[in-house]
This record gives sequence, structure tokens and C-alpha cells, in this order.
Amino acid sequence: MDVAYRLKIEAKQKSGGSIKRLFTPHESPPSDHGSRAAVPQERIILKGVTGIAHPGEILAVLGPSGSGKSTLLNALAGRLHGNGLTGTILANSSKLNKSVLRRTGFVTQDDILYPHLTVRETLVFCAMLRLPRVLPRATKVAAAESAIAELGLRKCEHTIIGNSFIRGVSGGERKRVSIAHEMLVDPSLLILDEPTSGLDSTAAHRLVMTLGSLAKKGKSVITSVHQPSSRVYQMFDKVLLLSEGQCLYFGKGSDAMRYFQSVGFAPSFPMNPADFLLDLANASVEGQM
Ligand SMILES: Nc1ncnc2c1ncn2[C@@H]1O[C@H](COP(=O)(O)OP(=O)(O)OP(=O)(O)O)[C@@H](O)[C@H]1O
Repeated sequence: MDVAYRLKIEAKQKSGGSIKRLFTPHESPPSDHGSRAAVPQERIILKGVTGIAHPGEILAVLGPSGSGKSTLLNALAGRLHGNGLTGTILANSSKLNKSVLRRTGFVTQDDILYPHLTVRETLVFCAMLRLPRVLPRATKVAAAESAIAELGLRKCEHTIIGNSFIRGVSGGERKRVSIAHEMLVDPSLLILDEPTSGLDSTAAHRLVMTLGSLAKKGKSVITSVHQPSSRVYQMFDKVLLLSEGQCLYFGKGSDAMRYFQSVGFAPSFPMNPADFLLDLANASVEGQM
């Protein structure tokens, strides 16, 4: 990938509005007494981000909030439309066409699941909808069964999903259901936006171990992670560190600290590499050169 993304934002400035008057009571109204024309602004969200993910690997996209992680993942999943997206995204040397996107699973930040269905019902229902119509019902049910086994959902398969009002499966189990949802179509590339957010450190570690085992089966896994613990970090094969839409580091996770040390940035005491990288991306580390 080699991606840039810029957005045109229509900033409508109505200076005569009653809410504005409420907050600026002494300000004199504009001479034309009307609204000014919309002022389009341009904002660069991603700039020259390059990288590659291979089958069998987990590529982690790290960066502070608002650094462009979700935007990058959406671009990789072919979900950014309009002409603001420039650059090249290739999958096995071909552009993101329909057949490539069919083999791409995308797990969004918010789980889109029916709260009243059980885990098993959710996955069987999804298999019925997403697998080719020509496949017999038994094959589709078998695909749901194997996703349940693969994601370790056997013990909660008859529990309802639930939501904030109805008690259901745990946060970690819900994430697993969302991943199983995507695994049903047997994707070659699995993209996940913050799959560990809201999980405790043990559940997050367990989830990333599951991603590792999916990668070992030959899938490429690209995931954004907000605040990985050190044991989660060491499971990442590659790391892409974003800061304000720009790539600060792309390479092996295990080489990141050495790289930053070589350019004059090293922590003053042993710390979780992920914490250090996020401090760097937030520009809260002083260089020693
Ligand atoms: N459609 C849009 N209109 C305006 N701004 C946008 C739009 N999409 C993204 N942005 C801005 O782009 C920046 C990057 O957003 P993005 O959601 O990719 O960040 P992120 O790193 O995933 O953040 P978080 O970790 O908080 O989810 C943010 O400042 C966001 O406000």
C-alpha cells in the first residue's frame, strides 16, 4: 500500500444564527445580515503511508487517537469512496476489485450484531446470508459450526449476544463473534479496527493469540490496537506507527525500539515498547541527539 487521503470539509458559517448570537451577544451582526457562502476546507488525513502485510503475519497499526488508523483500515478494505483517496493499494499485485474484496473480512470498531440472537443463531443466520446460494443448508451450518470451534465460542454458543440493556455474552466473546462472522467467508485478509478496546489485558491477550492462530493458517491480519500491553505487542510481526496521518515507523515490531534508539530516541527506563511508540507519536519524547 501507498496511501494518501484528503477530505474536503464544507464548513458552513452562519454568522447570524440564534445560537451564535446567544454566545456572542455583544457582537455586531454582519453587514449583509445573511449567511456567508460555505467555505470548503481541505484536511489531509493520511499522507504517504506505505507498508505491506504478508500471509501468516499480524500487522499492527498503532497511533494516538485521531492519527488516522481507522481511515487507513477503511482504505485497505475498499470502504473509502470519493476522489480524496490517492495512491495504490494492491492485494497479490491486483487492485481492490470485487473478487479481492470478497476475500477481505472487516471487523469494525462497533459490533453490528443482533442482541436477541444466540451466538449460534447469529453465525448460522450469517452463514445463510453470506455464503453462496448454491451451497446446501447443511454445508452452511457446518461453516457456522467450524467458526464457533475456531474462535473458541463453544461454551457460549447458546448464550444471547445482548447489549447494554440485556445481559449477554462477555465483551471478549462478542468480539470473537464479530471475528467469526467474518471468518465464515474464509477471508485471505482479515482487517480489524480496535478489536481489543474495552477488554481487560488477559482477554485482549487471548484475542490477539486467536488472531495469531488465524494468521498461522495463512491469513494476513491487519489490526489497529489502541494501547497494547507488552505481551500483546510482542505478538505483532510488523508494526506501522502513525502520527497525524504520517507513518513514523513501518517494520518488524521487534526492531522498533532499536530503530528509534539509533535515531536518538530511547526510553530512560525499561518500558512497554507500545507505550514508548505512542509517546513518540504524541511527540512527548525528547530526542537525545
Ligand atoms: N469524514 C470525515 N470528516 C471529517 N474528519 C474526518 C472524517 N473522517 C476522519 N476524519 C478525521 O480524521 C482523523 C483521523 O480519524 P480516524 O478515525 O482515522 O482516527 P483514529 O486513529 O482511528 O482514531 P481513534 O483511535 O480515536 O479511533 C480524525 O481527526 C478525524 O476527525
